[in-house]
Amino acid sequence: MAALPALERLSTNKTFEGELNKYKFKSSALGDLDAQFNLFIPPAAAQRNVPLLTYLAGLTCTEDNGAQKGNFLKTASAEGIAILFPDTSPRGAGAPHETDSWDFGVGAGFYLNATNPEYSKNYNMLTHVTTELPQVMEAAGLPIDWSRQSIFGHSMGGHGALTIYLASETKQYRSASAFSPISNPSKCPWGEKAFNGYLKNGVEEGKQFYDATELISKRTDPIHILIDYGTSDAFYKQEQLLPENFLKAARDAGYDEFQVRVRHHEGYDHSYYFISTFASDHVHFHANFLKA
Ligand SMILES: N[C@@H](CCC(=O)N[C@@H](CS)C(=O)NCC(=O)O)C(=O)O
Repeated sequence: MAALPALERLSTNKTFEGELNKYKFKSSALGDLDAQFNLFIPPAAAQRNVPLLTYLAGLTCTEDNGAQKGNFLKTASAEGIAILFPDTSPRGAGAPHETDSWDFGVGAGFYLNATNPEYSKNYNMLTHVTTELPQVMEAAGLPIDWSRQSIFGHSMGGHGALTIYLASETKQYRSASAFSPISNPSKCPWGEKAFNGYLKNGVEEGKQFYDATELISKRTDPIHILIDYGTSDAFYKQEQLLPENFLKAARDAGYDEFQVRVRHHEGYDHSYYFISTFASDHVHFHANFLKA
C-alpha cells in the first residue's frame, strides 16, 4: 500500500476551550488533488481520545460553512466530541460541466463514488469521507477514538449522512442526523441531475445505492436517526427534500419514533439560521450513542 499523505496544518484557532484546525493533504480518493478539511478538537482530548462526529455540508459549501455558522462547537466542547468538517467535492478536477451550475460538479459531490468514467477519477466523496479521511487522520496521530463515530449533515450533506449510515455494512457510524436532507434523491431534480451525471446507470444506480428512502426499506436492525426541517424552506416547497417519503418508508419498515424521529418546524427556512437553532439538539442526540 502506498504511504499515507502527510497532513499540512493551514490554520489553528482556539475556540470554546478547544481548537479548530484546518488541514490540507493530497487526496488519492479525489484523483491526487489537494483536499482541505476542518477538525474541531474539544478540550477533553488532552486526557483521552475522543469520539468523532462528521458533518457533511450542502450544495455550494466548503469545509468552512458548518464550522463557522453551524453553532455546533460549544456543545461539542462540553460533550467532549470532535467534529470533522470535510469539503463537498473535489476542487480543480477539470471534469466536464463541473463549473456550469451550482448544483452539480464543484461544491456538489453528493457523497457518492462516481461510476461514469468522466467523473470516476475525481468524484469519490464517499471514499474520501468514510475511509480516506479517517486513515489520514489516524496516521497523523490525531486524538480520536475510532470505535466511536457518528455522522450528520445538511441538505445534500443530510443525504450523504443518511445514505452513508443506512448503506454501511460495517456499522462504522453509531447514529445519523440531518437538517433539511435530500431524502429521496431519485425522485427530485437535484438528485436526478447528480445521478444522471455521476453514475454510469443514472437514476437506477442512484436508487439502488444512494437514496435514503430506498435504503431504509432494506434495513431491519436497530437504527438511530434524527431529522429536522423547516416548513418555510423554499427547497422543501419545491419538493427537492421529500422528508415525508423517508418518514413513510421508515414507518413501513417498522421503525418507530424512537428509532427514526422526523420533526418539522414552523416558519424555519433552509439556511444556517435554522441549522444553528437546532444544532445543540443534534450534538446531544449523537452524544447519547457516542458516549454509551
Ligand atoms: N446558490 C443557491 C443556494 C444554495 C444553498 O442554499 N446552499 C445551501 C446548502 S443546499 C447552503 O448551505 N449554502 C451556504 C450557506 O448558507 O452558508 C441559490 O442561489 O439558490
